[in-house]
Amino acid sequence: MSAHLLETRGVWQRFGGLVANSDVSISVGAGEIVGLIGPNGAGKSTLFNLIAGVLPPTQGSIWFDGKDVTRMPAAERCALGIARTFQVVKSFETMTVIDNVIVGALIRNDKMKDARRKAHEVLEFCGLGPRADKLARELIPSEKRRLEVARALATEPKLLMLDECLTGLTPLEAQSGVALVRKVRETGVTVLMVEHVMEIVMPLVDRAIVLNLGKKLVEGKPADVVRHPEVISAYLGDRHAVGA
Ligand SMILES: Nc1ncnc2c1ncn2[C@@H]1O[C@H](COP(=O)(O)OP(=O)(O)OP(=O)(O)O)[C@@H](O)[C@H]1O
Repeated sequence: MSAHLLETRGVWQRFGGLVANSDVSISVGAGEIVGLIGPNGAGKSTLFNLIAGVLPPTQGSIWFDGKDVTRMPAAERCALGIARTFQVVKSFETMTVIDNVIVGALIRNDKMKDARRKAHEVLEFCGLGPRADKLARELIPSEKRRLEVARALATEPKLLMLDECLTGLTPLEAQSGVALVRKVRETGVTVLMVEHVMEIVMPLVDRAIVLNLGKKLVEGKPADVVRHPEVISAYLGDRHAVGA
């Protein structure tokens, strides 16, 4: 295995004339929690989609667990150990909570009995055990976010990619979401998360990577990143940058 679990090397994504990702090289080490942050339209979701295999990059390559996955379909990447949640919750609303999670668990378990056992285990882990037999649509928004995480974890990933899973939650719900992400990492799963709410994400991550206008602006320890003049400028405008 390479030193990094995930690497993007000089990745570009163009949509017609619009450059959503411009020469983006990032790496995520096994066992890290890494935050991908940046203002609206910075290219975070696009990079997520490229890593998950929703679409291939216009240029550049993506490496996971020592393999070039640049042209690999999403389902194969999932089998290799990449799982993601979506910004807009994608659970099957008319299915039960447990059945939603079984869909993920079937990737590693041929027998329904084993998939069901795995799904129950993951639901307990995510604090949704008592909701197993409810319909997904009956869950409150914070539980739906947890269900997204449960569905992804049921695929037994090496890398869990969380797309704004803490956004829009009450402070208390966000805190328990943070605790869940920490618990996930304790099980040996690496986490790459896109998040808007800096106060929540910065204390949680080992490293933050900042995108702006499609380019990687800065990466480093959260405390250094938040003080970086270019980051302050990207979020708040030039007049707030140190020395401006
Ligand atoms: N499929 C697409 N076709 C055309 N343009 C796209 C497509 N997907 C994204 N874009 C554009 O690429 C740019 C980057 O978008 P992206 O969604 O990756 O940013 P983001 O950092 O995730 O933003 P947000 O925080 O608002 O979700 C934006 O200008 C967006 O309009």
